[in-house]
Amino acid sequence: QDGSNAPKQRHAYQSDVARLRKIVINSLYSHRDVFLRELISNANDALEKLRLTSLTEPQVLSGAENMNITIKVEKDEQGNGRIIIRDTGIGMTPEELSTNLGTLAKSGTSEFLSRAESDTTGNGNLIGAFGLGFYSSFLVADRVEVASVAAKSSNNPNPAQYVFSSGADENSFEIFPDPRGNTLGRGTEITLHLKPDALEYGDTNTIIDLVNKHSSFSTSFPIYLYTTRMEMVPDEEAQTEAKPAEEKSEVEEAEKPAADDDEAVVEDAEEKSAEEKREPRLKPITVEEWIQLNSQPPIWMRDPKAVTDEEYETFYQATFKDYEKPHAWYHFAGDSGSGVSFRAIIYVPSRLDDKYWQNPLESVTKDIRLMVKRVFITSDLGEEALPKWANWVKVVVDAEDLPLNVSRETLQSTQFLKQLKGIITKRLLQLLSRIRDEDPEKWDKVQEVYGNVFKLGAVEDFKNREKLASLVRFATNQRNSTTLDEYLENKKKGQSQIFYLADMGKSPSELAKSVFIEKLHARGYEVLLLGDPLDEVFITNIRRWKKIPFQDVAKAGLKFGDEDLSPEEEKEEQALLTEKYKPLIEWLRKEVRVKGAARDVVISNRLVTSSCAIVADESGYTANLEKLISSSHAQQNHRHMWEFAKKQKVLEINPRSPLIEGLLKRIEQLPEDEAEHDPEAEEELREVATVLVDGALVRSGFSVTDSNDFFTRVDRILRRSLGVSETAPTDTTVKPAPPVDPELPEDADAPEPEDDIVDGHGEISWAVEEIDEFGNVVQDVPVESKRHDEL
Ligand SMILES: Nc1ncnc2c1ncn2[C@@H]1O[C@H](COP(=O)(O)OP(=O)(O)OP(=O)(O)O)[C@@H](O)[C@H]1O
Repeated sequence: QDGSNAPKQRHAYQSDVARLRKIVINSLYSHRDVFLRELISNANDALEKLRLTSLTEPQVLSGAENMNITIKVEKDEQGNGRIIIRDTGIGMTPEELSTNLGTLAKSGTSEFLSRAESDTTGNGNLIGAFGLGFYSSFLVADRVEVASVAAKSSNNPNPAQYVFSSGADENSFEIFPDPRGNTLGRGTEITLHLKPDALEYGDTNTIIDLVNKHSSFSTSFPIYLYTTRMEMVPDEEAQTEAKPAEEKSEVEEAEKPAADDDEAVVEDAEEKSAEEKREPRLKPITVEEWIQLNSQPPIWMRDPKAVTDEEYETFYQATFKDYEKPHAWYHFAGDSGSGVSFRAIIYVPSRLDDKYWQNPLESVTKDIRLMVKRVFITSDLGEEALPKWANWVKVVVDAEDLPLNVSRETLQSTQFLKQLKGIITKRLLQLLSRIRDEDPEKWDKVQEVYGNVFKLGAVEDFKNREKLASLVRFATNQRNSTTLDEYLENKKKGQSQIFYLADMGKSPSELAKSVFIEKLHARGYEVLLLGDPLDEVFITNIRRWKKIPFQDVAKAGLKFGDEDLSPEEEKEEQALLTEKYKPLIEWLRKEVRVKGAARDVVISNRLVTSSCAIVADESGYTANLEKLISSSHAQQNHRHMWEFAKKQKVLEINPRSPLIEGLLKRIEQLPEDEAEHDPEAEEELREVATVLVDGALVRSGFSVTDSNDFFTRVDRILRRSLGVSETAPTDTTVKPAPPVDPELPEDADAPEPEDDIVDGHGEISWAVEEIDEFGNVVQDVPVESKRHDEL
């Protein structure tokens, strides 16, 4: 086809493309190398697409014989350099050239671009992580031409070759039929006209280095580079001229096709060596050759011992387009139960996708790259390809014996795929336990990212619960982190419970100060300190570890296991103490029931220094669960349960606390005779008791129902202890506002003074004077910062 006369169509770039190109050109100067990797990666994608399409539409393969990527560098007499990168992939129609290269389809692009535009670090990390793709060409080229022929298909039986052309400084691009006609057969050819300061990329050695560094793993299709080199060969003409006449005929003889019999050949060879001794004249010639740059077998086919860490890392980064290095990997070969042999590498990325915790149990798995005999088939293995908790793992797997033309539908029903799920999960768990046992430093890093994933996994994945739970770590009152197994190794003689304390959002050091672990800590018992909302969910699902039940130390039922007294004796002692404290217990019981703070009052066995605590019954909610539930919809749906469980609390009093003993004395001193009652003194006592109970609530992690009322009571008690009159009023008079005045100030129409104009967040800030209690001006405080202080 001759399209040389067809009009060129000029299109404006979509505005985001223009922005992206500008950022790329301005901020990535020192990362220019990336252009080649990006273009090779696009070429690989196009070839993979072609291969995949050919499984159902074989005619797409016509047009060009091989599937490969070729690179050629050229220099003209004026010193201008060009790089030409060609692939025989799926190609693009003129419409595709325009949409694919003239618009950005990525979601969140605009927001991302704004961030990148204000990124002043200059190291290009942000933009690098985004994936520049095709636009990175403009880092080294001031003009880029993309010629492309789409693969032949039933929809497009006669594809034509079109060109996309754009300059680095232009805000538009042109699309036109290639005046050369269909030179490609199929695929895409990108010509980069190198900028004068990027001519070094026009050197084959630079290209070889770049491909080795960034792209040797990015494709399983061969990458060829066109090379030329000088070679010295015998100068036949010169030799012919110099040779004596009789020798010349001998040479002619030797150049004849060899005779069939062996003798002739021997003779021939002898003649040649005689000639060589005469030191022939040499002349330089240019040898042109296509050399393959990625001739090594793919990394997963190699012996793991022969692959360096760096190779594993680069392979990962190139394959999964992650700018960060992975935390760990596992390279193995195996046979599936159904007799398919395969090789695989499993990678643990160094971070979780931002979206993971938004919907952690979504079952999308898009990073298992399945290949059959080195050929990429798909990375979409359907919904249940991995257990949900593990949907972040990145895997390449290459099967030997699957039929090459498996479609996605048939693939999902193959036995192999079902087995693959089990195989990957098992190996991943092996890899994780190995890091746990052998590399504490790396394990810390893995825990930072995946600690909560393991808890979630143990809850969700029943089959692997044991293994996942064995990966989980918690802080305790004795050490920063311990696994459940380590906890059991450290348990005391007779201890038959795993102690834990949970309070959402609290740090381990805060939890360690809780009243609930006073005694345990003082006696040297280890208590798991759980501050993450998932922790308690994990524990309540697991229930026991190695048959030992978990015990919430904020709940009834705690046992040390080394009690000096037998259960009967203990009961007896408890009964004696209860008898001794009976007046106080009964008096308090009335108080707490009236206030709804607790269901009962009992003598405590768990307190050492604190006077009292509120403990949840076995059927009640701990402070932590109460918080969790009150902030969720569960409360609405199970209102009665919630009300019931909320009330299942017990006030425990410490019989050894002087405060409790003092209170007992005061109660005992109350006159029995109605007539002698002193209502004022009793009210005072009641107030002390309520403050004590409310304090216990707060100390135990619950909240008081009416904090204002609580502080009014505290206030009264403080006054009493200071000897200040309880009734003396605080002067609460304030200066009233002036009378209503709808009149506008005189200069209301005048323009606003600059200073009063809204700041960047849309809030007005101005200066106010803050006056201390003696009436002195403290300093000028803008209203905004004052508001924060109040918070
Ligand atoms: N060599 C090629 N052959 C066929 N299509 C291509 C080729 N190069 C680019 N394209 C098309 O142009 C689109 C845009 O390419 P670009 O490199 O900008 O982004 P991407 O490859 O989609 O994403 P990224 O490179 O950031 O991962 C591609 O999605 C693809 O459809």
